[in-house]
Amino acid sequence: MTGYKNGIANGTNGHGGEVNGQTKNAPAYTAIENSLTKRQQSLVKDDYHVKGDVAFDEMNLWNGKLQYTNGINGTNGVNAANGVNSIHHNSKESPPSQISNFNDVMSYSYEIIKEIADYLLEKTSIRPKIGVICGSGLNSLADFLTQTDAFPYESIPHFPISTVEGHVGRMVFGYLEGVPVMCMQGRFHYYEGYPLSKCSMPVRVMKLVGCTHLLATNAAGGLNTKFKVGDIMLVRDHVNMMGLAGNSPLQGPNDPRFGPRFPPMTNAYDKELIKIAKKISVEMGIEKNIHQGVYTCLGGPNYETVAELRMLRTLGVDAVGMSTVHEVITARHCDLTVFAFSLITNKCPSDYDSDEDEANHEEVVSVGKQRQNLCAELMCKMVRAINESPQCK
Ligand SMILES: O=P(O)(O)O[C@@H]1C[C@H](O)[C@@H](CO)O1
Ligand code: HPA
Repeated sequence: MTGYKNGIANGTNGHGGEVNGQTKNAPAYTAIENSLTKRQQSLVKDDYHVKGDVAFDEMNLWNGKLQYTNGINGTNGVNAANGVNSIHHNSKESPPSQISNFNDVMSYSYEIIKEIADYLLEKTSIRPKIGVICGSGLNSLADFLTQTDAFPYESIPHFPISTVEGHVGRMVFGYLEGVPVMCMQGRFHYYEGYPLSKCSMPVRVMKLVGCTHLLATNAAGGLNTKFKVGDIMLVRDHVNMMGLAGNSPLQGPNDPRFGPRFPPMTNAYDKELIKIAKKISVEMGIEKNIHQGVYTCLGGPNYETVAELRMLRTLGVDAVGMSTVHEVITARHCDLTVFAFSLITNKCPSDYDSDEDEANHEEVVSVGKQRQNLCAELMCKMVRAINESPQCK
Protein backbone atom coordinates (compact mmCIF):
# COMPACT_ATOMS: atom_id res chain seq x y z
CA MET A 1 0.00 0.00 0.00
CA THR A 2 2.91 2.33 0.59
CA GLY A 3 3.21 3.53 -2.97
CA TYR A 4 -0.32 4.74 -3.41
CA LYS A 5 -0.77 5.93 0.12
CA ASN A 6 2.57 7.69 0.33
CA GLY A 7 2.17 9.15 -3.09
CA ILE A 8 -1.17 10.71 -2.40
CA ALA A 9 -0.19 11.64 1.14
CA ASN A 10 2.88 13.41 -0.18
CA GLY A 11 0.48 15.40 -2.27
CA THR A 12 -1.07 16.77 0.86
CA ASN A 13 2.37 17.64 2.21
CA GLY A 14 2.63 20.54 -0.10
CA HIS A 15 3.16 18.60 -3.31
CA GLY A 16 -0.04 19.16 -5.16
CA GLY A 17 -0.97 18.37 -8.72
CA GLU A 18 -1.90 21.09 -11.13
CA VAL A 19 -5.44 21.29 -12.48
CA ASN A 20 -6.25 23.80 -15.19
CA GLY A 21 -3.05 25.61 -14.40
CA GLN A 22 -3.90 25.94 -10.70
CA THR A 23 -2.02 24.07 -8.03
CA LYS A 24 -4.26 21.88 -5.93
CA ASN A 25 -3.33 19.68 -3.04
CA ALA A 26 -3.96 16.02 -3.74
CA PRO A 27 -6.62 14.53 -1.46
CA ALA A 28 -5.42 12.22 1.28
CA TYR A 29 -5.67 8.53 0.49
CA THR A 30 -8.09 7.91 3.33
CA ALA A 31 -10.47 10.57 2.01
CA ILE A 32 -10.53 8.85 -1.34
CA GLU A 33 -10.88 5.44 0.29
CA ASN A 34 -13.79 6.61 2.43
CA SER A 35 -15.69 7.90 -0.54
CA LEU A 36 -15.63 4.49 -2.23
CA THR A 37 -18.27 1.81 -1.97
CA LYS A 38 -17.28 -1.49 -0.33
CA ARG A 39 -16.94 -3.14 -3.73
CA GLN A 40 -14.79 -0.33 -5.11
CA GLN A 41 -12.65 -0.46 -1.97
CA SER A 42 -11.95 -4.12 -2.50
CA LEU A 43 -11.05 -3.52 -6.15
CA VAL A 44 -8.77 -0.62 -5.20
CA LYS A 45 -7.24 -2.78 -2.49
CA ASP A 46 -6.47 -5.49 -5.01
CA ASP A 47 -5.07 -3.18 -7.61
CA TYR A 48 -3.05 -0.81 -5.50
CA HIS A 49 -2.15 -2.74 -2.42
CA VAL A 50 -0.54 -5.46 -4.49
CA LYS A 51 1.06 -3.57 -7.31
CA GLY A 52 0.38 -0.01 -6.28
CA ASP A 53 3.87 0.64 -5.05
CA VAL A 54 5.20 -0.16 -8.43
CA ALA A 55 2.56 1.77 -10.33
CA PHE A 56 3.00 4.84 -8.28
CA ASP A 57 6.76 4.59 -8.21
CA GLU A 58 6.81 4.39 -11.98
CA MET A 59 4.93 7.67 -11.95
CA ASN A 60 7.31 9.05 -9.38
CA LEU A 61 10.17 8.11 -11.64
CA TRP A 62 8.97 10.80 -13.97
CA ASN A 63 8.71 13.12 -11.02
CA GLY A 64 8.15 16.67 -12.06
CA LYS A 65 8.03 15.74 -15.72
CA LEU A 66 4.74 13.90 -15.74
CA GLN A 67 2.45 15.37 -18.30
CA TYR A 68 -0.33 13.55 -20.03
CA THR A 69 -0.80 15.19 -23.36
CA ASN A 70 -3.86 13.19 -24.34
CA GLY A 71 -6.36 15.74 -23.16
CA ILE A 72 -5.18 15.73 -19.54
CA ASN A 73 -2.13 17.88 -19.36
CA GLY A 74 -0.79 20.68 -17.33
CA THR A 75 -2.72 23.33 -19.15
CA ASN A 76 -6.09 21.77 -19.61
CA GLY A 77 -6.10 18.86 -17.29
CA VAL A 78 -4.08 17.15 -14.63
CA ASN A 79 -0.36 17.33 -14.16
CA ALA A 80 0.08 14.86 -11.36
CA ALA A 81 2.84 13.71 -9.05
CA ASN A 82 4.74 16.98 -8.87
CA GLY A 83 7.30 16.89 -6.14
CA VAL A 84 6.54 13.34 -5.04
CA ASN A 85 9.63 11.44 -4.08
CA SER A 86 10.54 8.18 -5.69
CA ILE A 87 10.77 5.13 -3.45
CA HIS A 88 12.03 2.47 -5.83
CA HIS A 89 13.84 3.72 -8.83
CA ASN A 90 14.54 2.11 -12.14
CA SER A 91 17.73 4.02 -12.62
CA LYS A 92 18.32 2.43 -16.01
CA GLU A 93 15.42 4.21 -17.64
CA SER A 94 16.06 7.80 -18.53
CA PRO A 95 13.03 9.90 -17.60
CA PRO A 96 11.06 10.87 -20.68
CA SER A 97 10.51 14.59 -20.86
CA GLN A 98 6.89 13.97 -21.67
CA ILE A 99 4.59 10.99 -21.43
CA SER A 100 2.30 11.00 -24.37
CA ASN A 101 -0.50 8.58 -24.92
CA PHE A 102 -0.04 9.25 -28.60
CA ASN A 103 3.51 8.19 -29.07
CA ASP A 104 7.13 8.26 -28.02
CA VAL A 105 8.61 6.21 -30.82
CA MET A 106 11.63 8.48 -30.88
CA SER A 107 12.60 7.32 -27.39
CA TYR A 108 12.78 3.75 -28.72
CA SER A 109 14.98 4.25 -31.74
CA TYR A 110 16.58 1.31 -33.52
CA GLU A 111 19.80 2.06 -31.65
CA ILE A 112 18.10 1.89 -28.23
CA ILE A 113 16.33 -1.37 -29.09
CA LYS A 114 19.63 -2.78 -30.35
CA GLU A 115 21.26 -1.72 -27.09
CA ILE A 116 18.59 -3.65 -25.15
CA ALA A 117 18.98 -6.71 -27.40
CA ASP A 118 22.78 -6.61 -27.13
CA TYR A 119 22.56 -6.25 -23.35
CA LEU A 120 20.45 -9.40 -23.11
CA LEU A 121 22.57 -11.35 -25.59
CA GLU A 122 25.65 -10.47 -23.62
CA LYS A 123 24.11 -11.77 -20.39
CA THR A 124 22.78 -15.07 -21.75
CA SER A 125 24.13 -17.69 -24.10
CA ILE A 126 20.61 -18.67 -25.19
CA ARG A 127 19.72 -17.57 -28.72
CA PRO A 128 15.91 -17.62 -28.94
CA LYS A 129 13.99 -18.45 -32.09
CA ILE A 130 10.58 -17.78 -30.61
CA GLY A 131 9.29 -14.93 -28.48
CA VAL A 132 6.39 -15.69 -26.13
CA ILE A 133 4.14 -13.20 -24.35
CA CYS A 134 2.22 -14.48 -21.33
CA GLY A 135 -1.24 -13.03 -20.75
CA SER A 136 -3.02 -12.32 -17.46
CA GLY A 137 -2.98 -15.37 -15.23
CA LEU A 138 -0.79 -17.25 -17.72
CA ASN A 139 2.58 -16.33 -16.29
CA SER A 140 3.33 -19.88 -15.33
CA LEU A 141 3.90 -20.71 -19.01
CA ALA A 142 7.42 -19.49 -18.28
CA ASP A 143 7.78 -22.10 -15.52
CA PHE A 144 7.93 -24.76 -18.22
CA LEU A 145 11.19 -23.33 -19.53
CA THR A 146 14.41 -25.12 -18.64
CA GLN A 147 17.99 -23.81 -18.22
CA THR A 148 16.59 -20.35 -17.70
CA ASP A 149 18.19 -16.93 -17.49
CA ALA A 150 15.64 -14.48 -16.07
CA PHE A 151 15.82 -10.70 -16.24
CA PRO A 152 13.46 -8.64 -14.09
CA TYR A 153 12.25 -5.74 -16.20
CA GLU A 154 13.81 -3.22 -13.84
CA SER A 155 17.23 -4.74 -14.54
CA ILE A 156 16.98 -4.30 -18.32
CA PRO A 157 18.15 -0.95 -19.66
CA HIS A 158 15.35 1.27 -21.00
CA PHE A 159 12.63 -1.22 -20.03
CA PRO A 160 9.33 -0.12 -18.49
CA ILE A 161 7.96 -2.08 -15.55
CA SER A 162 4.83 -4.20 -15.50
CA THR A 163 2.30 -2.92 -12.96
CA VAL A 164 -0.59 -5.36 -13.36
CA GLU A 165 -1.50 -8.01 -10.81
CA GLY A 166 -0.96 -11.44 -12.37
CA HIS A 167 1.97 -10.18 -14.46
CA VAL A 168 5.32 -11.08 -12.89
CA GLY A 169 7.45 -8.59 -14.78
CA ARG A 170 10.50 -10.34 -16.16
CA MET A 171 11.97 -11.62 -19.39
CA VAL A 172 12.91 -15.27 -19.18
CA PHE A 173 15.28 -16.94 -21.65
CA GLY A 174 15.30 -20.71 -21.71
CA TYR A 175 14.31 -23.85 -23.56
CA LEU A 176 10.79 -25.06 -24.20
CA GLU A 177 10.66 -28.56 -25.65
CA GLY A 178 14.36 -28.13 -26.34
CA VAL A 179 13.72 -24.99 -28.41
CA PRO A 180 15.40 -21.72 -27.38
CA VAL A 181 12.76 -19.12 -26.53
CA MET A 182 12.40 -15.83 -24.70
CA CYS A 183 9.29 -15.28 -22.69
CA MET A 184 7.72 -12.11 -21.35
CA GLN A 185 6.22 -12.93 -17.97
CA GLY A 186 4.03 -9.89 -17.91
CA ARG A 187 3.36 -7.41 -20.67
CA PHE A 188 2.74 -3.68 -20.86
CA HIS A 189 -0.72 -2.28 -21.40
CA TYR A 190 -1.92 1.07 -22.67
CA TYR A 191 -4.01 1.59 -19.55
CA GLU A 192 -0.85 1.48 -17.42
CA GLY A 193 0.03 4.81 -19.00
CA TYR A 194 2.43 3.56 -21.65
CA PRO A 195 1.97 4.58 -25.29
CA LEU A 196 1.32 1.67 -27.65
CA SER A 197 4.81 1.87 -29.15
CA LYS A 198 6.24 1.35 -25.68
CA CYS A 199 3.81 -1.48 -24.90
CA SER A 200 5.00 -3.36 -27.96
CA MET A 201 8.67 -2.31 -27.87
CA PRO A 202 9.77 -5.73 -26.47
CA VAL A 203 8.57 -7.35 -29.71
CA ARG A 204 11.24 -5.40 -31.57
CA VAL A 205 13.75 -6.57 -28.97
CA MET A 206 12.69 -10.14 -29.76
CA LYS A 207 13.31 -9.44 -33.44
CA LEU A 208 16.80 -8.02 -32.86
CA VAL A 209 17.66 -10.86 -30.51
CA GLY A 210 16.99 -13.19 -33.46
CA CYS A 211 13.44 -14.48 -33.03
CA THR A 212 11.51 -15.45 -36.14
CA HIS A 213 8.17 -16.04 -34.41
CA LEU A 214 5.94 -14.37 -31.86
CA LEU A 215 3.48 -16.42 -29.80
CA ALA A 216 1.16 -14.15 -27.84
CA THR A 217 -1.46 -15.15 -25.32
CA ASN A 218 -4.08 -13.09 -23.56
CA ALA A 219 -7.07 -13.27 -21.31
CA ALA A 220 -10.24 -12.07 -22.99
CA GLY A 221 -13.96 -11.73 -22.53
CA GLY A 222 -16.02 -14.03 -24.75
CA LEU A 223 -18.51 -12.22 -27.00
CA ASN A 224 -19.27 -15.22 -29.14
CA THR A 225 -22.13 -17.02 -27.40
CA LYS A 226 -20.62 -20.40 -28.32
CA PHE A 227 -17.57 -19.70 -26.16
CA LYS A 228 -17.48 -21.00 -22.60
CA VAL A 229 -15.30 -19.74 -19.78
CA GLY A 230 -12.01 -21.66 -19.95
CA ASP A 231 -12.20 -22.17 -23.73
CA ILE A 232 -9.38 -21.09 -26.00
CA MET A 233 -9.84 -18.92 -29.07
CA LEU A 234 -7.15 -19.14 -31.73
CA VAL A 235 -6.90 -15.61 -33.04
CA ARG A 236 -7.73 -15.66 -36.75
CA ASP A 237 -7.83 -11.89 -37.10
CA HIS A 238 -8.27 -8.71 -35.16
CA VAL A 239 -10.19 -5.46 -35.31
CA ASN A 240 -7.81 -2.70 -34.33
CA MET A 241 -10.28 -0.39 -32.60
CA MET A 242 -7.55 1.83 -31.20
CA GLY A 243 -5.84 2.00 -34.59
CA LEU A 244 -9.13 2.87 -36.29
CA ALA A 245 -9.28 5.77 -33.87
CA GLY A 246 -5.77 6.86 -34.95
CA ASN A 247 -3.65 5.26 -32.25
CA SER A 248 -1.06 2.87 -33.67
CA PRO A 249 2.23 1.53 -32.30
CA LEU A 250 3.71 2.41 -35.71
CA GLN A 251 2.63 6.03 -35.58
CA GLY A 252 5.46 8.49 -36.08
CA PRO A 253 8.58 8.33 -38.24
CA ASN A 254 9.16 4.90 -39.75
CA ASP A 255 12.55 3.25 -39.43
CA PRO A 256 12.88 0.90 -42.43
CA ARG A 257 15.40 -1.20 -40.50
CA PHE A 258 12.33 -2.54 -38.68
CA GLY A 259 9.92 -2.65 -41.61
CA PRO A 260 7.94 -0.78 -44.24
CA ARG A 261 5.94 2.41 -43.70
CA PHE A 262 2.69 0.75 -44.74
CA PRO A 263 2.72 -2.91 -43.67
CA PRO A 264 -0.15 -5.13 -44.80
CA MET A 265 -2.23 -6.89 -42.15
CA THR A 266 -4.42 -9.25 -44.17
CA ASN A 267 -2.37 -12.24 -43.08
CA ALA A 268 -1.37 -11.06 -39.63
CA TYR A 269 -2.01 -14.44 -37.98
CA ASP A 270 -0.25 -17.29 -39.72
CA LYS A 271 -2.76 -19.68 -41.30
CA GLU A 272 -0.47 -22.69 -41.15
CA LEU A 273 0.09 -22.22 -37.43
CA ILE A 274 -3.66 -22.04 -36.85
CA LYS A 275 -4.06 -25.34 -38.73
CA ILE A 276 -1.31 -26.88 -36.64
CA ALA A 277 -2.96 -25.65 -33.41
CA LYS A 278 -6.27 -27.22 -34.44
CA LYS A 279 -4.53 -30.50 -35.14
CA ILE A 280 -2.80 -30.34 -31.78
CA SER A 281 -6.12 -29.64 -30.05
CA VAL A 282 -7.50 -32.86 -31.53
CA GLU A 283 -4.46 -34.78 -30.28
CA MET A 284 -4.97 -33.22 -26.86
CA GLY A 285 -8.68 -34.14 -26.93
CA ILE A 286 -9.74 -30.53 -26.38
CA GLU A 287 -11.09 -29.73 -29.84
CA LYS A 288 -14.51 -28.90 -28.38
CA ASN A 289 -12.90 -26.18 -26.27
CA ILE A 290 -10.96 -24.64 -29.12
CA HIS A 291 -12.42 -22.02 -31.44
CA GLN A 292 -11.16 -19.60 -34.03
CA GLY A 293 -12.17 -16.00 -33.98
CA VAL A 294 -11.63 -12.28 -34.12
CA TYR A 295 -10.05 -10.45 -31.19
CA THR A 296 -10.16 -6.78 -30.42
CA CYS A 297 -8.13 -4.69 -28.00
CA LEU A 298 -9.70 -1.76 -26.21
CA GLY A 299 -7.79 0.82 -24.17
CA GLY A 300 -9.22 -0.24 -20.80
CA PRO A 301 -8.79 -0.37 -17.89
CA ASN A 302 -12.55 -0.40 -17.42
CA TYR A 303 -14.44 -3.36 -18.79
CA GLU A 304 -17.10 -2.68 -21.40
CA THR A 305 -20.66 -1.47 -21.17
CA VAL A 306 -23.45 -3.63 -22.54
CA ALA A 307 -23.87 -1.20 -25.45
CA GLU A 308 -20.16 -1.44 -26.28
CA LEU A 309 -20.28 -5.23 -26.13
CA ARG A 310 -23.29 -5.29 -28.45
CA MET A 311 -21.48 -3.00 -30.86
CA LEU A 312 -18.38 -5.20 -30.86
CA ARG A 313 -20.47 -8.29 -31.51
CA THR A 314 -22.17 -6.55 -34.42
CA LEU A 315 -18.72 -5.73 -35.81
CA GLY A 316 -17.85 -9.42 -35.85
CA VAL A 317 -15.64 -9.49 -32.78
CA ASP A 318 -15.57 -12.79 -30.86
CA ALA A 319 -13.36 -11.87 -27.91
CA VAL A 320 -12.40 -8.59 -26.30
CA GLY A 321 -9.27 -7.75 -24.33
CA MET A 322 -6.75 -5.00 -23.67
CA SER A 323 -3.56 -6.17 -25.39
CA THR A 324 -2.00 -8.20 -28.22
CA VAL A 325 -3.19 -6.20 -31.25
CA HIS A 326 -0.39 -3.61 -31.06
CA GLU A 327 2.14 -6.38 -30.35
CA VAL A 328 1.00 -8.27 -33.43
CA ILE A 329 1.12 -5.15 -35.61
CA THR A 330 4.66 -4.46 -34.40
CA ALA A 331 5.62 -8.08 -35.01
CA ARG A 332 4.23 -8.16 -38.54
CA HIS A 333 5.88 -4.83 -39.30
CA CYS A 334 9.27 -6.46 -38.60
CA ASP A 335 8.23 -9.69 -40.32
CA LEU A 336 7.84 -12.01 -37.36
CA THR A 337 5.45 -14.89 -37.95
CA VAL A 338 2.59 -14.63 -35.47
CA PHE A 339 0.41 -17.06 -33.58
CA ALA A 340 -1.90 -15.89 -30.79
CA PHE A 341 -4.60 -17.33 -28.61
CA SER A 342 -7.07 -15.92 -26.12
CA LEU A 343 -8.12 -17.72 -22.98
CA ILE A 344 -11.79 -16.89 -22.47
CA THR A 345 -11.89 -15.88 -18.83
CA ASN A 346 -15.39 -14.44 -18.66
CA LYS A 347 -18.54 -14.11 -20.68
CA CYS A 348 -19.64 -10.73 -21.95
CA PRO A 349 -23.29 -9.96 -21.24
CA SER A 350 -25.42 -8.70 -24.08
CA ASP A 351 -28.41 -7.52 -22.09
CA TYR A 352 -28.99 -5.44 -19.00
CA ASP A 353 -30.82 -8.22 -17.17
CA SER A 354 -28.02 -10.74 -17.60
CA ASP A 355 -27.30 -12.77 -14.50
CA GLU A 356 -23.62 -13.05 -15.44
CA ASP A 357 -21.27 -11.58 -12.83
CA GLU A 358 -19.69 -8.32 -13.88
CA ALA A 359 -16.22 -8.82 -15.38
CA ASN A 360 -13.47 -8.51 -12.80
CA HIS A 361 -9.73 -9.00 -12.81
CA GLU A 362 -9.75 -11.51 -9.93
CA GLU A 363 -11.86 -13.86 -12.01
CA VAL A 364 -9.65 -13.26 -15.05
CA VAL A 365 -6.50 -14.20 -13.14
CA SER A 366 -8.21 -17.10 -11.40
CA VAL A 367 -9.47 -18.67 -14.66
CA GLY A 368 -5.98 -18.12 -16.07
CA LYS A 369 -4.52 -20.10 -13.20
CA GLN A 370 -7.07 -22.89 -13.60
CA ARG A 371 -6.27 -23.26 -17.30
CA GLN A 372 -2.57 -22.48 -17.22
CA ASN A 373 -1.45 -26.09 -17.60
CA LEU A 374 -3.69 -26.62 -20.60
CA CYS A 375 -2.48 -23.38 -22.17
CA ALA A 376 1.12 -24.31 -21.42
CA GLU A 377 0.69 -27.73 -23.03
CA LEU A 378 -0.73 -26.14 -26.17
CA MET A 379 2.10 -23.63 -26.18
CA CYS A 380 4.78 -26.32 -25.76
CA LYS A 381 3.34 -28.37 -28.60
CA MET A 382 3.15 -25.27 -30.82
CA VAL A 383 6.78 -24.42 -30.08
CA ARG A 384 7.84 -27.93 -30.98
CA ALA A 385 5.79 -27.85 -34.21
CA ILE A 386 7.16 -24.45 -35.20
CA ASN A 387 10.69 -25.64 -34.59
CA GLU A 388 10.08 -28.59 -36.87
CA SER A 389 8.50 -26.45 -39.60
CA PRO A 390 10.65 -25.49 -42.61
CA GLN A 391 9.93 -21.78 -41.85
CA CYS A 392 11.97 -21.99 -38.69
CA LYS A 393 14.99 -23.75 -40.15
O1 LIG B 1 -2.53 -9.07 -20.58
P1 LIG B 1 -3.89 -9.57 -20.92
O2 LIG B 1 -4.39 -9.03 -22.21
O3 LIG B 1 -3.95 -11.08 -20.87
O4 LIG B 1 -4.85 -9.06 -19.74
C1 LIG B 1 -6.25 -8.89 -19.78
C2 LIG B 1 -6.56 -7.47 -20.17
C3 LIG B 1 -6.31 -6.73 -18.88
O5 LIG B 1 -4.95 -6.52 -18.69
C4 LIG B 1 -6.77 -7.67 -17.85
C5 LIG B 1 -8.17 -7.40 -17.47
O6 LIG B 1 -8.60 -8.28 -16.49
O7 LIG B 1 -6.69 -8.98 -18.44
N1 HPA C 1 -12.96 -7.19 -21.47
C1 HPA C 1 -11.75 -6.65 -21.72
N2 HPA C 1 -10.62 -7.24 -21.36
C2 HPA C 1 -10.68 -8.42 -20.76
C3 HPA C 1 -11.91 -9.04 -20.46
C4 HPA C 1 -13.11 -8.38 -20.84
O1 HPA C 1 -14.23 -8.87 -20.62
N3 HPA C 1 -11.62 -10.22 -19.85
C5 HPA C 1 -10.27 -10.30 -19.77
N4 HPA C 1 -9.71 -9.22 -20.32
